[in-house]
Amino acid sequence: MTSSCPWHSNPTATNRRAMPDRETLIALKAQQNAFVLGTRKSNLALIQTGHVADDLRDLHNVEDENGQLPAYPFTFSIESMTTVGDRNQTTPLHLLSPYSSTQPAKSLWTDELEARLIGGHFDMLVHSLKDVPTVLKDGCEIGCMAKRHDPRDALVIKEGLPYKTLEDLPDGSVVGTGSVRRVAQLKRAFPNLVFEDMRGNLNTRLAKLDNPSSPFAALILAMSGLTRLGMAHRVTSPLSSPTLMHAVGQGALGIEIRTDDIRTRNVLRGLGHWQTEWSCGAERGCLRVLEGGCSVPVGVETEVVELEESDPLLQGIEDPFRDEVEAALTEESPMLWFSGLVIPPSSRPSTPTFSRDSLPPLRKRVAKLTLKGCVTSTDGKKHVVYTPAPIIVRSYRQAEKFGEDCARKLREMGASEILDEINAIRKEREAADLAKAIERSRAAAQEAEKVGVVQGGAAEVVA
Ligand SMILES: NCc1[nH]cc(CCC(=O)O)c1CC(=O)O
Repeated sequence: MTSSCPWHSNPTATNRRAMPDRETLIALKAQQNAFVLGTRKSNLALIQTGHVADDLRDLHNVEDENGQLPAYPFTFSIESMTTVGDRNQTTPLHLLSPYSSTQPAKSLWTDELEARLIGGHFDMLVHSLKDVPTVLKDGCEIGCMAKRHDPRDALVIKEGLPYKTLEDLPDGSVVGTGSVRRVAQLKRAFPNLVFEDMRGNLNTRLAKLDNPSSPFAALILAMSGLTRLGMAHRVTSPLSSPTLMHAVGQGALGIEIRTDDIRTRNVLRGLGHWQTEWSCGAERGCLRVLEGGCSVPVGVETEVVELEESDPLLQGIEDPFRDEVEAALTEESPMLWFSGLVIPPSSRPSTPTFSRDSLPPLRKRVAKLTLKGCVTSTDGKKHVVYTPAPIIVRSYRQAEKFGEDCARKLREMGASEILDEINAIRKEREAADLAKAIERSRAAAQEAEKVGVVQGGAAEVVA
């Protein structure tokens, strides 16, 4: 990995002197216009982070009127690290992220990265938004979300099989996917098919699928991941409601920063895509109210369409937040609160800084927001869908609030019952798994003792 910081690229330097403390590290990088982007060590994560770094370079290192690049260009280097989720590719995800009512769910992919973000080693983290918990660690926030790709799931058929859709698959066909949400919704729509867990990175999964001796006839994967890895040609059919609603945040990237890091906040201005931010804000608001500490089978579909304040269409759409007065934006406001309001800078957006006297230029936006959400029981038997009428929103916060309201409505409609059941089953299963693990380690210890005895005996004979 290349890096502009000497102690990142020179391993012996780390041995000779102590790691600089957080403040020194941050100050040194600031002096050098250097930013370190952190991400997971998977193909997909590295490709995504590469795109973000390229976009940031394009945005900031622009030529002046004389065709000259800035004398001190910004550097955006990438460093990847293996996370708990990556290290363990075999354990089903629900066992890797045990039930907890206090810890945010699904932080498998982000915990270790966040620790190094807070510590000043990374300046921003590039995540698949889908993998980012809806509650972030104190001191961290999503600085922006990059433009979303196709958020849908997709069907991939085993090489050589003639099928195109789930409807085509013969009864009893085995379909691989690692996600509770996909299994729950698909079991409901296709009780004749068998859904089995499959983990591993995308390439491994495709190889397992295509292996003639594997039982799998098909896989369900995210369209965006396949596209980013150049595998879009493997998609035989995209899936959407009513068959399968996609995961919250699927297809979008979330860039996480330190809340107090004005330098990185500024450098991200102009990178976010406000329609993506408002859509995903609504989806994440909905999930946050539904999950309460564990990952749950929630599907969504969202659309944000910008309208003019004078658009006659506006009259026919519900406008629940019309009279709401929002708290003023300050330099401490979360970055996403500026989403859609901030006019994207035309060039060198990093030069002006946020200060109490000079907030970035703001513009009012009006958009039609459509959100549809569902919660499905693990066996697919109970399924609650809420499809409210579209509403008018004028900020990220309003979109988020609408998502939260939809979640409350879903809970009233029966989602709470489904979620309580899932939590109860999860706790039971974890207790059983724990008991099994204890039994296994006891058996292994006994086995080791036996081997030890035999070896000891043999050694005596030799002696
Ligand atoms: N948890 C796995 C994961 N996290 C992000 C993606 C890619 C899809 C995306 O960008 O949202 C995938 C793979 C998949 O679900 O098929």
